[in-house]
Amino acid sequence: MAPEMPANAYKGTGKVATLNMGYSKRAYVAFLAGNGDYVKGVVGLAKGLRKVASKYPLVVAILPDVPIEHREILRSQGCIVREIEPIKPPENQIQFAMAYYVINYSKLRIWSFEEYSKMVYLDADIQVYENIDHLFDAPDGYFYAVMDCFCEKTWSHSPQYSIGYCQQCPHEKVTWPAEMDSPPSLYFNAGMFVFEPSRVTYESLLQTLPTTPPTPFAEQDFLNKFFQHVYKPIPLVYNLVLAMLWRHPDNVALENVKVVHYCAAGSKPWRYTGKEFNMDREDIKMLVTKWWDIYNDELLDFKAEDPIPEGETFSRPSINVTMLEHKISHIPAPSAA
Ligand SMILES: O=c1ccn([C@@H]2O[C@H](COP(=O)(O)OP(=O)(O)O)[C@@H](O)[C@H]2O)c(=O)[nH]1
Ligand SMILES: OC[C@H]1O[C@H](O[C@@H]2[C@@H](O)[C@H](O)[C@@H](O)[C@H](O)[C@@H]2O)[C@H](O)[C@@H](O)[C@H]1O
Ligand SMILES: [Mn+2]
Repeated sequence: MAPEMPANAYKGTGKVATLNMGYSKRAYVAFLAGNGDYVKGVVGLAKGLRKVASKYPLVVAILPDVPIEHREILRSQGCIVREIEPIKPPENQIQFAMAYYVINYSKLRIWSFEEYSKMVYLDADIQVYENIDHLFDAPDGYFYAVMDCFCEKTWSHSPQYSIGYCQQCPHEKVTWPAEMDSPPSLYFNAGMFVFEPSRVTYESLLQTLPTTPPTPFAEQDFLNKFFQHVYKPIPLVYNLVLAMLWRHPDNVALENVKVVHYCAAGSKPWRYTGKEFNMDREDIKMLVTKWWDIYNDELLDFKAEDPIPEGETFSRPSINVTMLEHKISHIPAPSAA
């Protein structure tokens, strides 16, 4: 049975059924696993949200394998650090599009953060260049995310890739052939989404997972199936999947983009060499430089006078980003990617 949002998770009022504890807190939430360099992505994200004067804190859901040094660095940047238990996909022989995607099912734990009424999930390889706090005001009862693109080689396993169909241009390149039934439902990129934590939804996700055969895009495929009837596409300015720049340039007005997702191969700014395919493009070089400008800007570091994010009290260690360079250089290669 395809996984799907249970009907009772959203009551008639469009409100999500939660064990309401009288909170209506909002927060951004990121996910961090392993002892490698993705922590730089989360630090960059925390500083980027500060630069655009977001009024909500950044919660970071971390797996137990994130070292204490990284946890302290995140706390010193004003993040609310919350350890979660890993979630493993069902036993399977599947070849994930990227081997490390196996850890991404653990993202599902964020639905248990029910002291928050609304959250915006952001991958660690995302940067926010304009304030997007207004997304929290989107009507309850839906799952908001940006539509993905099927044109990269990572999609070569899919029927849409084999016929050259992409939802980003449903009537241009190739229209969906009648003999192949209906085209796939609209499919979102799970690097950024607006959602409502809820005990009912969380338990349904965890109950459905073991009976859902894993597929190449791991939790992203699972979430697309689960939320397919409450998914609402939002404009790509909220999650520019970099491949759009060369796959669907007509769909992209870079000057309007608010959120950039560095998911194309070779585009992670903290690992950028410029050697991979398309990584020598001027727009890619500009976006990587923009990411580093924020990451290296000490004026954007969390300071004592900054308001303490809701939800956690902690001592402010003196660690800052420059110490991260030192710390990372002594840490063995990442465990996950
Ligand atoms: O070693 C790793 C690999 C991945 N991630 C987390 O898993 C997310 C998804 O991985 P990635 O963004 O690399 O996937 P992509 O968007 O490139 O497909 C990352 O953004 C991180 O939040 C992590 O914490 N450590
Ligand atoms: O675990 C599956 C991942 O799937 C997604 O990334 C993919 C997807 O966007 C493809 O369409 C692209 O071709 C590819 O480059 C990119 O890596 C999410 O960004 C990530 O957060 C995570 O859910
Ligand atoms: Mn990503």
